[in-house]
Amino acid sequence: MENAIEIRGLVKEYKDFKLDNVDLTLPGGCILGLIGENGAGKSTLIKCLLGIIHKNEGSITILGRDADKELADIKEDVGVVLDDVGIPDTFKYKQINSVMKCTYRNWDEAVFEGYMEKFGLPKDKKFKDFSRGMKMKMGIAIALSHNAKLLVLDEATNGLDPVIRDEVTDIFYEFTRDEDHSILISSHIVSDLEKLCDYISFIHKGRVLLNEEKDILLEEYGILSCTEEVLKELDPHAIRGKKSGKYGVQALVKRDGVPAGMDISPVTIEELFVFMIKEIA
Ligand SMILES: Nc1ncnc2c1ncn2[C@@H]1O[C@H](COP(=O)(O)OP(=O)(O)OP(=O)(O)O)[C@@H](O)[C@H]1O
Repeated sequence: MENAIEIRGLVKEYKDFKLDNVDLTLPGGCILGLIGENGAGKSTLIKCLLGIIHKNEGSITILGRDADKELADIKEDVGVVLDDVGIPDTFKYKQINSVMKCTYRNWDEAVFEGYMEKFGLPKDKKFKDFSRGMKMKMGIAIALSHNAKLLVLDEATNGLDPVIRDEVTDIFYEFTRDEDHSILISSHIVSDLEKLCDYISFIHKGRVLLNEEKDILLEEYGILSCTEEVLKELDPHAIRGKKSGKYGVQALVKRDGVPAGMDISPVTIEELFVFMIKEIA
C-alpha cells in the first residue's frame, strides 16, 4: 500500500516562525492525528501540503503524486475542511451544490443530500446564518461528497457538540475502512484523536517531535508515581517528563527503561503530549 502523504524536508519561513525540516508520513488506509500547541505550525503545514501557501523547501507527495506538479489533479481526490469553510455568506444548499458540481468531477449530489439530512442542516438558510457547528458540518459534508481518497481536516471537529463529534468520528472511521482511504486531521480535542487515529504526530515550535503508531506509544510509555528520591535513582533517559505535586512526583517514563515491578499506570495521548512539551519548553 502506497503512502497517502509523504512530506520530506519541508521548510516554511515567516518572520518569527519556521516550519523546520518537517518529515511526515501518512500510510495509506490510516488516520494520522496532528497534535500541537497554539502556534505550533499545524495549519501552516496543512496549507503547504494543499498548496495554499508556498513552501521554501522540501518535497510533498500526495496519493503517490508530486504535489508541485499535479496539484490540480490531486485536489479532485482530496476532501478538505479548514477552520474557515470558505462558502460565500449568501449561499444556500442549492447554490453550494451547483458550485461543487462544477468544481469536482466526481461530485455526488445524492451523497451530499444524505449528509445534509444526517447532519440536520437546513436547505433554506443562508450560510452566514449557520452556527459555527453547522458551518463545520457543512464543510465535512462537502469534503465527503466527491469521492475523495484523502481527507485533510484542520480543526474540523471544533465547535461540534459531543454527540455530533461522536457521529463524525464514526463516519471518519468508516471512511478509512478500505485501504485506499486515509485521513490527516489536526485537533485540540486530543481525546477524539486518541480514539480515531492509527498514527500520532506531535508538532512543537515548527518541528515534528514524534511520528509514531498510536498503539506503540500507548504501549511504550506509562506514568510512574513515586518520590523525588526514587526518581533520581532511575535512568534519566527513561524519563520523558515530570510533574511535582503534593504527594510526590508523576513522571512520564519509557517502560523498558524502568526496572520491572515498579507501579506504572497507562498514559493517554493527551498526557504524553503535555508531559513531553513541558519537559522541553
Ligand atoms: N501569514 C503569516 N505571516 C506571518 N506569520 C504567520 C503567518 N501565518 C502564520 N504565521 C505564524 O506561524 C506560526 C504557526 O501558526 P499556525 O497557524 O500554523 O499554528 P497552529 O499550530 O495551527 O496554531 P493553532 O492551534 O493556534 O491554530 C504562528 O507563530 C503564526 O503567527
